[in-house]
Amino acid sequence: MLRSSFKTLSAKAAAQLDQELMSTGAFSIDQLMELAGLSVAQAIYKQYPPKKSCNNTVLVLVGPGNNGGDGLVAARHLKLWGGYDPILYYPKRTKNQLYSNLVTQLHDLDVNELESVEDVKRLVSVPQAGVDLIIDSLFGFSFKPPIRAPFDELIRYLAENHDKIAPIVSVDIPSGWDVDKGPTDLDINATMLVSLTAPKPCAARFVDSSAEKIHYLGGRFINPKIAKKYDIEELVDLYEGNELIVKFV
Ligand SMILES: NC(=O)C1=CN([C@@H]2O[C@H](COP(=O)(O)OP(=O)(O)OC[C@H]3O[C@@H](n4cnc5c(N)ncnc54)[C@H](O)[C@@H]3O)[C@@H](O)[C@H]2O)[C@@H](O)CC1
Ligand SMILES: [K+]
Repeated sequence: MLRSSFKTLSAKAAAQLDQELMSTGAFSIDQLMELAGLSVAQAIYKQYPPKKSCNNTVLVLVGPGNNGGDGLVAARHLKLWGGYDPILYYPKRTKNQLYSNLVTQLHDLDVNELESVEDVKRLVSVPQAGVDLIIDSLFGFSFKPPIRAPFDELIRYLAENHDKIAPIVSVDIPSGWDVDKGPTDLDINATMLVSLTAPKPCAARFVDSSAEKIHYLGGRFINPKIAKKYDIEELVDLYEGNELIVKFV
């Protein structure tokens, strides 16, 4: 599949598909999130395998919705597989059993949390010893710009310091971008994007912005009927064998 020619799902279609999976499709959100987060962790392992020369500290920026949940799941798998040392920044907790369960699972694995955006700034700015990779699981297909507090300061910091900090892997959408239109004036400059189910229109802007951008597809849970209905059969067909991810090259 050519890296810049792929089917996309608009923000509206992605939300509709998500609802359909969880209503007539009879999936639970826990199931979908587990598969989505697992594919994010697999894409990270494939692209950034743990190195012997560093701690492989992965800062996981967790947003208030399901995109944040994907990041929590990915953090658990990376920690369980060994080699990575995830640390969370989760400033706006969703009061819901699903999220508190995901956090408990991470605490049981001794995954620590940062308390404030100042802590984030301090950690990411330490050369070598700080953070080796950042997972941006702040916002996904339900984000509508402009960005509001408390995330505005964080996104602005990432945008203004992208050349000094570790590579950013964005889950589904580069946070701060308009899902359908692409970059806004606050661009965190992600290096890698893991699109879930199908790339959103902004993914085309992402890969077109530089030949260096890395793009994966994950979230392998779409049955042929739904794929046909949403005209994404060619994406579903890209997965090989038992793979949960595909890299666009
Ligand atoms: N079908 C799929 O592909 C699946 C997608 N999942 C994930 O779910 C995501 C979508 O999750 P949600 O619909 O919960 O939404 P998001 O996680 O995209 O974000 C919604 C949250 O962001 C807040 N928000 C929106 N605009 C904001 C702004 N301008 N400033 C500050 N806060 C803002 C909202 O108040 C809400 O709390 C996807 O992108 C994907 O990562 C998976 O978890 C499950 C299956
Ligand atoms: K994101």
